Amino acid sequence: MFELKKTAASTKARLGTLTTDHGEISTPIFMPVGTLASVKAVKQDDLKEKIKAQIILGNTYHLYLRPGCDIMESAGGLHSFMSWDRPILTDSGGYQVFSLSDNRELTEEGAEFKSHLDGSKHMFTPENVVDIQRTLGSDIMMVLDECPPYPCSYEYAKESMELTHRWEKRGREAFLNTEPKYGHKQAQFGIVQGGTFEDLRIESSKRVADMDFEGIAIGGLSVGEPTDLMYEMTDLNTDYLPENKARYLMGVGKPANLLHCIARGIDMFDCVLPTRNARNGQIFTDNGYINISNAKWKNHNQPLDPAFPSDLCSKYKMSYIHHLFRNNELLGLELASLHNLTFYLSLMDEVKERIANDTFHNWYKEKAEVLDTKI
Ligand SMILES: Nc1nc2c(CCNCC3CCCC3)c3[nH]c(NCCc4ccccc4)nc3cc2c(=O)[nH]1
Repeated sequence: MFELKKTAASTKARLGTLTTDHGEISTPIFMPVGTLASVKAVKQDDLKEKIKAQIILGNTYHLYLRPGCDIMESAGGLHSFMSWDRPILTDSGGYQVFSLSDNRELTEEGAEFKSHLDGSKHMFTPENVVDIQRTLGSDIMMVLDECPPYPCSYEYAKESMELTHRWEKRGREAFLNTEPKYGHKQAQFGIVQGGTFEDLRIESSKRVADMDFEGIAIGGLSVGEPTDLMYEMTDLNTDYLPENKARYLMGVGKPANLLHCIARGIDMFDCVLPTRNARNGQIFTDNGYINISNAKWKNHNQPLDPAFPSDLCSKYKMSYIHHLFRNNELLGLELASLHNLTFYLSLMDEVKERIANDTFHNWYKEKAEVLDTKI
């Protein structure tokens, strides 16, 4: 599944390759989020040709509720349903139950919840989320886990982590006792929890590493904790995770966060930031980020960065993009979403080059500072 190609000289940054039946993924990688089987405002062809996305994310919680498993199955799974023939990773839905459904209950059996769409009652269990993801046909599926809130007490974090570990055992059993439905192999990633408590994080890393998943995700972070604490927990977790398994830091993050977490041994990231923030005008550039709706761009009759390979940057004046956003024109959303994802993926390309030629360690901290600057 994962082959480690190189570990950098003076950081824990790595180059690797994930192999799936829908193609190879070179890491470090950022994975665009396509919650409802669509990366919002971006066409599949542009994802492939312009952004060169190697893998995208789908969402078990949403797709299970609508259009539902029957339609997904009759469509031949998510790849066929959305005409995307490259890798797809789906989250298990546990996190979404807690972030979307305002009426849910955790039991040993699983997570009971009411649909945020029509209030109907449902339950995710470690076993049925495997079945749902078999039906979706994702190349990489996640186990059902609980992502504790931040802050939370040590006791809560410990209880929650132990429940997640019990669920992961059940989930792994269910995975090993079932087969793919559409002929292509599927992998299952475990998830490390433990809140922001060092001893729990170490214990969870060891427990999940022993369950022999195809890859390991670090969960429970990017939930409101201070950035330094997120970096500290990430650094700690990767010290206890096996080198030969891919590490996926869930829900991260800003461009600066990606650089710092790559230096701490992370291979895979996902975040709604580039697409969600694009829709309200936040544009990421090599020299920091701007908000194109800001009045200062109203008659700025220059392109943002003619050298950057996105239409937003090279083809249009900033005054025009500003105008599109001021009038809520759909073209603005499309251009900004496509640009931000192009930016994230090209940042990952530069990271790979620099890990390969050993210039990553002298570059990433300063670069992260610049990327975090509002222009
Ligand atoms: N199973 C699981 N998923 C988590 C997720 C969801 C990751 N994206 C899933 C995709 C699948 C489809 C949808 C998303 C997380 N996302 C975040 N932070 C996002 C914070 C954020 C929110 C909004 C904007 C920017 C940052 N922390 C997360 C922790 C966990 C976790 O422990 N377990």
